[in-house]
Amino acid sequence: MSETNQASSTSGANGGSILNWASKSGDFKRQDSVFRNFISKQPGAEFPPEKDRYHLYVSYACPWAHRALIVRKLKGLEDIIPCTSVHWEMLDKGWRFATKDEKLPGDNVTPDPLHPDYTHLRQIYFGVKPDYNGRFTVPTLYDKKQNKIVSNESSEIIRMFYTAFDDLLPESYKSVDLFPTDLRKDIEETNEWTYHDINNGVYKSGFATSEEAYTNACLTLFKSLDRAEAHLASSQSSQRGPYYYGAHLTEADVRLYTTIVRFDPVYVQHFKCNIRDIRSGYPHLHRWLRHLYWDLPAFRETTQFEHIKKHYTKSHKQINQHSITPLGPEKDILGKEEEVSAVEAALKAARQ
Ligand SMILES: N[C@@H](CCC(=O)N[C@@H](CS)C(=O)NCC(=O)O)C(=O)O
Repeated sequence: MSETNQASSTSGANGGSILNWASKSGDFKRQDSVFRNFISKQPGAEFPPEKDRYHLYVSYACPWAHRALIVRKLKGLEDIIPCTSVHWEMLDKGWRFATKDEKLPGDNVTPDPLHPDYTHLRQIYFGVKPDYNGRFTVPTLYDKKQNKIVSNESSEIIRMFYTAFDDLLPESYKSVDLFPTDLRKDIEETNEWTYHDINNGVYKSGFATSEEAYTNACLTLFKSLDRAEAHLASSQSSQRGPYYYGAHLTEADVRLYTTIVRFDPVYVQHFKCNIRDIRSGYPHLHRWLRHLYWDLPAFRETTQFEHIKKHYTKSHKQINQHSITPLGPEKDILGKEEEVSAVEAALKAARQ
């Protein structure tokens, strides 16, 4: 297939429609990422750390890509690894690049600077591997020197960012350690259920095509949100906060944040995750979320609500046929000391 044909083909990789993600039983299945290489300082490594050699393709809408954007900023890698965000719209040909006339919020929402004739992300994948039959996902970490994709797995991309480029960084960024040795075991254990039940759990709830699959996913999701809330309640009450693991910002915060910040504006209604919302049902998660958003620029500046709301509601026609974006909630995120009126009233009553 020529690249132009590849960009215009409407069938997804592996033969089915690009929007068809559920299995026969109605359960949502996320495919494993295909490119799983690592940038490494080892002599002779295929992907050595070098300034301006790798390009990160993301979408501001996507929670998996959001992990990479946050860590890239926390580690001061913005000049070392340039980045392009696709447009929020993902239709039957997959993610597309913004045109030069489209002005969208957020840094680097532009046509592909490396391949100005490309219209869609899938062209990067086919340009690297013409017989590629996986999904065309963000984040994608691309090596422009070798025309190869290093990785399209966010959990591994962020771990590369933690240390691979440290020799090129000033001490202030080198010392940022999101995966400290003494917390590794705890973080891995938390990742396991946070990933399956929360990060991916919202998708399992939203893309289920049977009542049973939806009910199971949604109940599991809320059980795990309760668990995260209880964890934060104990760490915050013992004055160890404000992060998931006390005084130290870690990978656990990054991985939970990208789902929780999308929860009230999108997942509650679009993915039917509506047993409770964060702002009125989870006070400790709400406080933790707003601290990250309002006090840490790496979180706030990489959170682009217009991309988030429009992507989900206008791209998933199988869920929202007419692509109407709901107006609420009234604020995408509340101010640091602000509460919904019912919470405000309850707090006032408790103080009296
Ligand atoms: N396991 C991957 C998942 C990435 C992923 O599924 N990204 C979504 C956007 S939120 C995507 O690009 N989907 C396009 C598709 O599946 O066609 C990761 O964590 O990097």
